[in-house]
Amino acid sequence: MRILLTGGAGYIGSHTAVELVGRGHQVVVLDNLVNSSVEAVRRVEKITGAQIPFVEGDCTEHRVVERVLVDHGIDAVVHFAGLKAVGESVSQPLRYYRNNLDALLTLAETMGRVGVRDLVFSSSATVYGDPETVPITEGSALRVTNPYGATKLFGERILEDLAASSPDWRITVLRYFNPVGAHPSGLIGEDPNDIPNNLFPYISKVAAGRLSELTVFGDDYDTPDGTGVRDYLHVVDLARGHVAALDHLGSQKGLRAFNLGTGRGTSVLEAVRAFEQACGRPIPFRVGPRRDGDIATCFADPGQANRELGWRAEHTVAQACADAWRWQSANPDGYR
Ligand SMILES: NC(=O)c1ccc[n+]([C@@H]2O[C@H](COP(=O)([O-])OP(=O)(O)OC[C@H]3O[C@@H](n4cnc5c(N)ncnc54)[C@H](O)[C@@H]3O)[C@@H](O)[C@H]2O)c1
Ligand SMILES: O=c1ccn([C@@H]2O[C@H](COP(=O)(O)OP(=O)(O)O[C@H]3O[C@H](CO)[C@@H](O)[C@H](O)[C@H]3O)[C@@H](O)[C@H]2O)c(=O)[nH]1
Repeated sequence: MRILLTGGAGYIGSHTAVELVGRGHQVVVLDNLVNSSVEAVRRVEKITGAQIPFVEGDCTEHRVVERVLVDHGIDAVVHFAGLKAVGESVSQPLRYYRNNLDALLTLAETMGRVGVRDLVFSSSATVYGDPETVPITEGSALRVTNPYGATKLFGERILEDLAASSPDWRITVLRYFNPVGAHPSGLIGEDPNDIPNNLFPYISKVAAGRLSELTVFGDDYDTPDGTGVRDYLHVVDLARGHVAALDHLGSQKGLRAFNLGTGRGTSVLEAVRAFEQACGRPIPFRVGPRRDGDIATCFADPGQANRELGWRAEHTVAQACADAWRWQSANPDGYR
């Protein structure tokens, strides 16, 4: 298939491009580079030996999207493009709603007009908010606690209505848990612009001596060691989940949502220890107050993706730490 990856220069999109090319698909990347570098696409070419057409452009522009879909004879789209920082979405809600919803609406309208109706959408475990029970199944209640999460929940609702409007649409919503790690080549990985908000990129910078210490956001949660528990999923496993979702799309009717996670929870302190093992040096940390909006525990029941997509996460957190460290060590300034 010829697959358009919107946001394909980003962290998850670049890893997915590698896996799709490895499975014999052709990929085209559309990205406005607001949070990424074209160097990521060049590195994907280096890993795969394939040429990846790259279009610098915005998903909120009908003409741009239409030209890419038509000129490249696209069969299916994976829609990664979006802004993703929770804290920033609280201080800049309109920018988040405008970008994430406008991009989805423009993409879906244009796809409908030119007759491309197979779509995979990047959603997030954030749509479950603070879950009543874990592990979280796809049937768990949906509720959100910040504007970023709302853009994902509204995106899912828009796509449900679209799928219900015509049987021609085949749409898969993938709810990612916590993607971490990097490609084992060390050539591509997560490249946050600023001081990282997320745990793994922060630990990587501390390990590299770029930041002095980690602050553990609270050790008084109702968890085995008091620190927050999350479902950390190796980004290569996550990327393969997209390959599985696209393979499944042909036999699918309407919209389906799947959790992509490992089903295992890891605490902040366990993650710190695993990273110390991987990099062979101590990660200095101190315990600080809880971060606003954080929850104690979040991990997936990935059973539906295991059964229906034939997908399961294969890497351990230890492997994710080793790969993240290889990427960080070889690229201390990311793609810059
Ligand atoms: N990384 C996570 O923890 C996580 C978790 C759950 C869901 N997601 C979702 O997965 C998707 C990919 O995330 P990521 O971690 O790779 O983020 P990323 O920021 O690395 O990649 C997103 C890409 O989209 C591009 N982009 C943003 N707005 C655009 C627009 N209007 N037009 C064209 N390109 C645009 C950015 O330049 C970037 O390259 C996002 O939708 C994100 O919300 C990420
Ligand atoms: O400097 C830090 C950063 C994080 N944490 C803790 O580490 C855990 C993981 O935090 P983080 O990596 O920021 O992930 P989440 O808060 O779980 O949120 C991520 O994962 C969600 C589920 O996929 C997505 O919706 C969000 O966009 C994404 O930021 C939490 O317990 C945090 O309190 C720290 O203790 N110190």
